[in-house]
Amino acid sequence: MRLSSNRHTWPEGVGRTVLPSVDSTMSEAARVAASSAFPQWIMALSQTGAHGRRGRPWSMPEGNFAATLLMFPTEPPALVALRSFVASLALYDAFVAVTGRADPFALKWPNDVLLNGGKVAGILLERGASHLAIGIGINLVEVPGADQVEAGATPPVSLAHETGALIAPEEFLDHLAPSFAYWESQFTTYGFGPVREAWLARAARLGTEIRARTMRETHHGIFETVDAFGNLVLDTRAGKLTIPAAEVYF
Ligand SMILES: O=C(O)CCCC[C@@H]1SC[C@@H]2NC(=O)N[C@@H]21
Repeated sequence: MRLSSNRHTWPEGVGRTVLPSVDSTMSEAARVAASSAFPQWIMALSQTGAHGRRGRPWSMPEGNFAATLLMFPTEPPALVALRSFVASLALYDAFVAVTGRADPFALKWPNDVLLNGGKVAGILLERGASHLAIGIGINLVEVPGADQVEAGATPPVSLAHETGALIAPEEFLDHLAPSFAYWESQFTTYGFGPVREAWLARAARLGTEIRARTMRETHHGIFETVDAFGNLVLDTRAGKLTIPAAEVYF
């Protein structure tokens, strides 16, 4: 089995739209989904009302990457949610292809990509009645201002600043879409197993002490693994904890 994708051809049957400006590519995906049933990447060069996870605003300085993959998966909801791992691996491979380096990149549970320990990309999954929207924001050239970053959050970094790589968003999408198609085919053919293994091989802070903040409490423990359902498994003083959703702090 290949462990990473290196193809560079746009996936067959997947559409591509590049908008000069939009409120949010997530909102655009929801609008498009009402009258369409085929997968497509919706990219915007500027967003006026972008949002991140937990409804947080997502700032998008010019030159950064913003796109949403609109797709129509048919699996049960719990499996659909595992697409965040597919997207993380696709991002990782695209970064490696663009920079020629794997060592500075790592994946942070549940769905961020780190570069030299800082957050370079975030992923947001939203589901509609029949569609899944996978939103991806990447700090290609700029980072959000300090006032936009939550206290204690992983500090944002940009690809350009950390690696010197300068790439236009449209060109990055030409790497990302084939990478996503590769990991998507692994997922739909073999299930979560190979995706989980590949994700764990690239995981940040595996085996080390981390903090996971859920809606109700904060848990401290050793990041033991991600289970077969995508949950974070923490080894705490009180025993093993399986956490489906949380913010992780290092
Ligand atoms: O880390 C996060 O909180 C996820 C950030 C996701 C941001 C992207 S940018 C493209 C798409 N459009 C949005 O409004 N949000 C996502």
